[in-house]
Amino acid sequence: MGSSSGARDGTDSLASEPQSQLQRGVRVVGKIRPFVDSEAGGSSCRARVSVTRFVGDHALVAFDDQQTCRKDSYKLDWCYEQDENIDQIFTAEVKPLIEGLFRGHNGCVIAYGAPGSGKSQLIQGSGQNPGLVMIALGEILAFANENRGSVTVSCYEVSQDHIYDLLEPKDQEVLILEDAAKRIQLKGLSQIPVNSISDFKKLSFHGCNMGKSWLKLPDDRTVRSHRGLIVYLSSVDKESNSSLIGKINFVCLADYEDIKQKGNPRPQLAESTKINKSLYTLLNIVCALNAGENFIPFRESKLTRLLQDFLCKASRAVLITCLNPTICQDTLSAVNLASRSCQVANRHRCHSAKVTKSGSKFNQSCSPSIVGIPVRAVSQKKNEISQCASAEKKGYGTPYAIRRRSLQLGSLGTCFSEKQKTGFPSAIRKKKMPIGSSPPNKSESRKESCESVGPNCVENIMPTGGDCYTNEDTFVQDTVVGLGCDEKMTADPIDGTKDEIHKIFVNEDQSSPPLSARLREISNSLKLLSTQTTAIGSPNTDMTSTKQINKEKLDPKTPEVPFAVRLENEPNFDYIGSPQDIFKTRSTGLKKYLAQECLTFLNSANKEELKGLKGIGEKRATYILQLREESSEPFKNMDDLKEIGLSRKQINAMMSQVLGDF
Ligand SMILES: Nc1ncnc2c1ncn2[C@@H]1O[C@H](COP(=O)(O)OP(=O)(O)OP(=O)(O)O)[C@@H](O)[C@H]1O
Repeated sequence: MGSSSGARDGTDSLASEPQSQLQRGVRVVGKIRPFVDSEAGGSSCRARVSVTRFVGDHALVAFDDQQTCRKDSYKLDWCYEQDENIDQIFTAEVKPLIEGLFRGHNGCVIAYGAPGSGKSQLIQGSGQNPGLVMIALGEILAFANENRGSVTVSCYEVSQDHIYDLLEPKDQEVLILEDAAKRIQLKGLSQIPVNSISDFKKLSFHGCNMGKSWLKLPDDRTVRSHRGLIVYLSSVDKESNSSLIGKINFVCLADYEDIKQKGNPRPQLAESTKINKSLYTLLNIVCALNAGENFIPFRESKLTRLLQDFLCKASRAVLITCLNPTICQDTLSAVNLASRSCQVANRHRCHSAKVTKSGSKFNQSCSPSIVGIPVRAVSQKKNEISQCASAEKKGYGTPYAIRRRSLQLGSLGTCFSEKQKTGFPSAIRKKKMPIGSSPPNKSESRKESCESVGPNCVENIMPTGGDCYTNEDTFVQDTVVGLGCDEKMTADPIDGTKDEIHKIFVNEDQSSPPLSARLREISNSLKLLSTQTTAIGSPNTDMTSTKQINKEKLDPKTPEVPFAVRLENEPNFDYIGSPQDIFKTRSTGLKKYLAQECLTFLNSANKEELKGLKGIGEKRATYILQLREESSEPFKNMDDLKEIGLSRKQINAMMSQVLGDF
């Protein structure tokens, strides 16, 4: 196996968009771990990982499984390759945070990834290879010495949603309190003064391997946990002579394990579920921060509450997704989740929103569509989940809704798979795009992305019906290059119809409005569609003739007017027939779409929203949330709803409730 770097940056790899340019949000980058001895035969491995980088914009991490011919690409804000060392990551990602610390700002460095992906190595390092903490601490101590500052450190563990002090362990867990200024105070977490690196090395970390590694658990400990080290810097601002206090948190998250893939025995399954729940919550918050949302649900887990001060607006943070160089489901799932929360995805989303507001009608339809994540069928694990549910009831914690809406619905597609080409609305099917021509300016960066990616990106990127989202870039490119966009659509007599169809099939509001709002929009589109459909083929269409044809449509004796409707690359709408035929066909598509929307809603709504639906009460809503803790998308088709005891009649009632009257 070879980890090939298809870098297109043509420059030093660290020429990524620097942290200093990012005023808020969390930067999400990747780091591919080098091969270890046990992977010595790596070059013959069936899976290949490659990175394609676009300076100042983003990176695409592609996993190419030669055995299954599966290709998946994930977009991140940046990605560091196997041969790039921790010093380089420090310089590009962490140093700007440290500089903020010197000015009294907070910072956060989070390592996240699958088992064995290199998280500990990155944060803590080993032997001759210091990790990010050591390098950062060296700089902070040097600054403190020069500026009459002082440095203290705390070390904590978040296990099963409880926080423990690792430096001065106590019986009681650490409490999270909020002071009058709304700052988080960690009551019970000790702060130990550190004057030098050797002071730090002498610290004893409780419950950690050999008393030295504060990240590695002793072999006899099976419960996984998140661990973090906070470095506090108190200094005096030379100009104002005021005291400054900044802190930086280095967090090593527990391994992300794709529990669907594992035949875990129940205790481990429950533990993994809890860990994943807190990881989802954190990534959801990253996503919300990057999307610029006003409400950030920090309170949803202890981990995110603890990190609130480090992730809030005044702070700067980077999430480093550690990646195994060999393909494994855990790594794919981890990078998939990270990719959905990254800034580049949300930045494009904002761009899309701007286009929607200021651009042509057709541009409104250029937003990406969202497809669900493949998950185990509900039925497969129903019993297991029920058991977990009863365990929860017995006092192991009350299940609560994880707001994964942003992750599942809100972010723009960042993953592409060649394998899965079916089951996706044809309206967003891609066309081959011209390669090579460079965009004139940054504002066309989306166009640039596609053109630069070349065959790997353009031809291989296909929207999926499974675990991947489609990509805004390619779709915009498609429409711009392929259609000539605005002018063509304006001149096209069916432009309104096409526009509406795009609206219907394309999830244009990435912030995922409530289902009722979406359905209202669709029903409006339907009304419009029926009107416009009858107008097609009528060369001198005006209001009178439209009304006339509407009347004729209802009259069975009216002779059919043959006409062709061709919507580019949309087989569903590419036929010749009567308005009735067209309407019928479209209605079928809409029904499917409505069903999909309904499933999406059930896969993402919170408890109160769920209870707002007919047929879903407290118990069923709780059960749905439990299913969602097990799997990110438990409902893949309408039959899955039967698994939660809903009859066809109830499902229909539920859908008509949200659809309302026409
Ligand atoms: N940058 C690196 N250079 C050399 N070896 C590395 C690097 N990163 C990781 N490794 C090696 O990869 C292996 C796994 O790394 P590490 O233990 O840091 O992963 P992890 O994600 O913390 O694992 P886990 O949390 O599952 O214990 C180790 O043998 C480590 O030495």
